[in-house]
Amino acid sequence: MSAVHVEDLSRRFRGRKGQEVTALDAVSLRVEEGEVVGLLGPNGAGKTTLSRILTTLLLPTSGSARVEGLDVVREATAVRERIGLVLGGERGLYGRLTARQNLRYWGAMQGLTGSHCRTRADELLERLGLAARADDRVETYSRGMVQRVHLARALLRNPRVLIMDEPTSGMDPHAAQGFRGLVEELRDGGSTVLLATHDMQEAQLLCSRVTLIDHGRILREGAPKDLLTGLDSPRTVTAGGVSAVVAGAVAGIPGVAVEGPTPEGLVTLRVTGDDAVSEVLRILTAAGVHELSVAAPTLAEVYRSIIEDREFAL
Ligand SMILES: Nc1ncnc2c1ncn2[C@@H]1O[C@H](COP(=O)(O)OP(=O)(O)OP(=O)(O)O)[C@@H](O)[C@H]1O
Repeated sequence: MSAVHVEDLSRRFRGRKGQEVTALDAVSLRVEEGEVVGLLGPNGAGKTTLSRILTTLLLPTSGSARVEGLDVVREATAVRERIGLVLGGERGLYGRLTARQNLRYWGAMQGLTGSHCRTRADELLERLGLAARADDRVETYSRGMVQRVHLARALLRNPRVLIMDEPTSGMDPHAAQGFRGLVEELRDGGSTVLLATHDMQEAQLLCSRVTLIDHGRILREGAPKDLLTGLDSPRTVTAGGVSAVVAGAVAGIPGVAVEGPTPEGLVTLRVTGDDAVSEVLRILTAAGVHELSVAAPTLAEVYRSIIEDREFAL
């Protein structure tokens, strides 16, 4: 049994002008127990809609979704006990309450009672490094601290599955790194995580598999490294000490886009295809250029090329 099993799930909305908007279009995916899977897509791709359906906040139009084998529509109460939603940004917390008050409030809303609720809130404040500021209002917290309160809220009932919707959006890089460390700890402790993000680097760092989604449809899925090798995305060649004549010669090779040379002779080339890479390296080395590096495409580049291909296909 998969921790999350989504099959042919669709959700349509009525748009402002009465037109139909398809937020999810026959989406199927599985997340196995203990996996961290990334749901990657640009704004409006359908990530939040899927997160809301899985956490029983929204009904699907058709198809099914199960969490730990339980149907999110027919067994919604049992699903809620097993799943935690980690939101990003300002949604879902009371800024005028302290972290401790927020957690006790949300604990009570989730059915935790009396002393159990208080003890659980205290444990989480300690575990997530919030104890020293637990009695300050959340509105005085940094973005990274707010995010830890979000995570604490999601962990109140010790759920086995966590859905994270853009959890690091708006964080500075240091805070985002700290938050990712917490996700790694959860993963190492056996939690299952579906992480909706548009941050490719984050997905590459945390996820064993990623699913690319756009316009409500799954475009591709696989391990980040397989997505990187499965496509003919451009590689980046940087070279120093390149004359304008040599830069002009490599620019003439099909599949090569050139930036530069800068006044210092630095060029950056985006090269698509193995043959083009070999030809570029041959010309540059023959011209005596030795300051050379070739970088594989990043997940961000792969993602961009998939999304662009799709735009052209539409
Ligand atoms: N309540 C709603 N009423 C009408 N349309 C909606 C509603 N909720 C979402 N949509 C539309 O469904 C599509 C998918 O939205 P969704 O919020 O799931 O995307 P997302 O991938 O989470 O994007 P973002 O990163 O911007 O939150 C968008 O076109 C959006 O405008």
